[in-house]
Amino acid sequence: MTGTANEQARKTAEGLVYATGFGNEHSSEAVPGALPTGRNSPQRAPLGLYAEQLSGSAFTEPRAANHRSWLYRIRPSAAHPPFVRAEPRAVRSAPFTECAPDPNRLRWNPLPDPEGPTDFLDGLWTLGGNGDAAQRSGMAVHLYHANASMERRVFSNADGELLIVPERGGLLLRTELGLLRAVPGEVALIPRGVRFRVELLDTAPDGQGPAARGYVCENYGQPFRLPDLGPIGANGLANARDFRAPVAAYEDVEGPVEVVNKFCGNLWTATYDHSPLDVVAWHGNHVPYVYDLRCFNVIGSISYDHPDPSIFTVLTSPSDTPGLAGVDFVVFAPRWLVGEDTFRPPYFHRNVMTEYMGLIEGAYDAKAEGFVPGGGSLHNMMSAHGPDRETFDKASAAELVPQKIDDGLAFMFETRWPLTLTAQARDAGHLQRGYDDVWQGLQRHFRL
Ligand SMILES: O=C(O)Cc1cc(O)ccc1O
Ligand SMILES: [Fe+2]
Repeated sequence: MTGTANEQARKTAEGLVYATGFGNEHSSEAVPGALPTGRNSPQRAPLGLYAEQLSGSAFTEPRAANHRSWLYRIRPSAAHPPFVRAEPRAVRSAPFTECAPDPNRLRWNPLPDPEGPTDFLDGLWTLGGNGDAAQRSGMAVHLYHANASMERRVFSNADGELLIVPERGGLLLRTELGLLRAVPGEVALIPRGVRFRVELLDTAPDGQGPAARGYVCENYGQPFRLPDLGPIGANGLANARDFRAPVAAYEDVEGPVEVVNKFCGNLWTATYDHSPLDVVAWHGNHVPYVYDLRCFNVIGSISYDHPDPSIFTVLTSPSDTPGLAGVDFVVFAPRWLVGEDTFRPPYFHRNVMTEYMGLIEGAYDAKAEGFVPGGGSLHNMMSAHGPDRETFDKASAAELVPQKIDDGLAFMFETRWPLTLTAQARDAGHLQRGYDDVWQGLQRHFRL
């Protein structure tokens, strides 16, 4: 394996340079003059590069929904050998047919540490999902645990975009469009079809090599976008300028590199004779992002009542029905609670939408115990849930002084369709038995 890389591509996570803004038309060149001017596909692209368009939407989708980037690369992506089927390990895709959809409230502890050297791809573990990858609808919830960087292999997902939510350990994402660093508290969004390699940044607390753990929302549907703000106005929630896109960075590497491609639910593999992360310049809006959840501008009630959590939507994947998301990514970020005569934690509820929740750090205000960082809960369509007994008792008696909630960072993947588990999630040793008990002992207080 031989090769070179430009300065940005040689970087580790320190000192990375980014372009800013969500949905922008960015352009970047790692070598001056690599990006053609005035046209996308000149007769001969500069520096002997190949021009290639990568689209994430149909050519004819409305401008606001149109996603594509032009890549100027050392070899065209078309120059590759055939793909053959690969062992999926713990990755599953929609349609999810192994289990009957389960109306029970379910909760899991974190994934156990991986056994043996495991990179991000080998450590992907699917909890469940809905829709159909081949129909480009629905979503899947995956978790990952890894103790090794991907080496000489890259991943590309034809089935949808990947929203990566690190909970433990930082990640360096080397993508076709450049480098992103994502640490716990930040999220990374890899668009459909963009090839990338995941390297681990942090060492496990016990010094046993690097370690990383987190969550992935795979969105088969329309690409995530910022939600409309309606009466909130022109600013607020996740501000577009806080999203960071990479700048061009390429590796000019000859030698075997495995490309793993998830296509209609199956993994396929091919060994290229060069690295496909060889894009020297690009322009477009089909780009990866990183976003720090602590930049989220939290808006809430300053009078009474607990607003619905849609007010915490970071990104939404719309469907054909206005307001009905294929999946929303929602964050419960530090905020003040000031509601008067109000039960302040999340209320008891049954929703038509399905809620998978995870915890990045600390605690969540609806659950006193048992919902732990790296773990997750599933409240499927119409399942009754809300504060646990301890939280209800405490919040019903609390003195309603202004209160800062800043001891945790939780999130939710909220989806329009019920979520069906994989067999491994249903049978997992880390599934908590007796989750229902958190709502036992809620006393009857009714009196005439
Ligand atoms: O179930 C949950 O904890 C998520 C949630 C939070 C909230 O503030 C209101 C409704 C809701 O589903
Ligand atoms: Fe809920």
